[in-house]
Amino acid sequence: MGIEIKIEHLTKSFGRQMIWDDVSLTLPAGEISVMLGPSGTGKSVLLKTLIGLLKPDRGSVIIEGTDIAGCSRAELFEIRQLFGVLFQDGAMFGSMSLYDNVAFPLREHTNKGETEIRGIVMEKMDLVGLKGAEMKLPGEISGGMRKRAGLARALVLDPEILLIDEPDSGLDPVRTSFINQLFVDLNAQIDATFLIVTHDIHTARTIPDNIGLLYHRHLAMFGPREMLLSSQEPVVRQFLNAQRVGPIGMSEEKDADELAAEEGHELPPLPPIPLQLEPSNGIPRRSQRAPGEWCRANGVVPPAGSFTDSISPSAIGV
Ligand SMILES: Nc1ncnc2c1ncn2[C@@H]1O[C@H](COP(=O)(O)OP(=O)(O)OP(=O)(O)O)[C@@H](O)[C@H]1O
Repeated sequence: MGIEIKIEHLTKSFGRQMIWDDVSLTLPAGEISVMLGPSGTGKSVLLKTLIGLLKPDRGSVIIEGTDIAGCSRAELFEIRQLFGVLFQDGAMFGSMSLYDNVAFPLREHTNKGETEIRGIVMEKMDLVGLKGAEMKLPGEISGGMRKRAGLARALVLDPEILLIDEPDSGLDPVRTSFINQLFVDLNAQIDATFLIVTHDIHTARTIPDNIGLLYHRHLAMFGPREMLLSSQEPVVRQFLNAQRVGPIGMSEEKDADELAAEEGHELPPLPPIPLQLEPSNGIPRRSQRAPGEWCRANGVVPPAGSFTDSISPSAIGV
């Protein structure tokens, strides 16, 4: 049931530009984790490092006992078979039909015959709601459909780990809700370990088991959803509640004058923690915990009104 990814002391820079330093976290097997952070904090760089497309300066990424950061090319090739990746734009080949795009990894990485490939492609296209659109070209469909086609392609090799980069970029709120429900349903069905990079606060508050926040060249916090949604840590609190008051400014960090101007400003109370999105068939996720379980176990009083009902995005000001 999914595979754990253990990230230890990971550091990455490009020339003299430090992206992040000493990042350590464990993505629990079979759970959904979301990574947040202001633009340019290196979320996509992290995804690329996890799959071995970028090499860190220091640190390790341990998957099933192998360190991605230091393994041989042959080992990396093996480990990559465990991954499915959904890039921001779906990364479709423009001149190929959706069918051929989705079939591509099977034709490249397996010896399966066309009959078997057809069965798998049709099953995955059905799973993402694209049955009937097989012969369309990527340019003929909407952004949401392209993302779903990218997801079908990411699924054909039955990944144990799914890395998803900004699935909601360019999608309207309704399409975003549909794709989020699809992730939760898929997670329940295939038990893979999911890491989703997003800017969408509503997604981050309702989908994951765990949330991480990259800020100012380090990992500010990573842990269970309830831990971050009840956190009073200024950066976490500001980002997860989409507030202007706090250390994060327009150009990442506020300067001393901006912070001084905020002194004495009372912070609004933390909004209620919403219920987690459940699989649409009503069967709980394998990693599902009772609402409020983390808060109770850790003696944290959740914000008033938490876990009563699904909270609408407007209730948290997004
Ligand atoms: N191959 C590369 N060579 C040099 N610099 C790079 C490379 N890839 C990324 N960067 C730099 O790393 C920084 C982080 O980029 P990244 O795309 O990971 O940010 P992000 O947090 O995903 O941003 P956004 O939320 O806007 O998508 C940026 O300053 C970017 O220019």
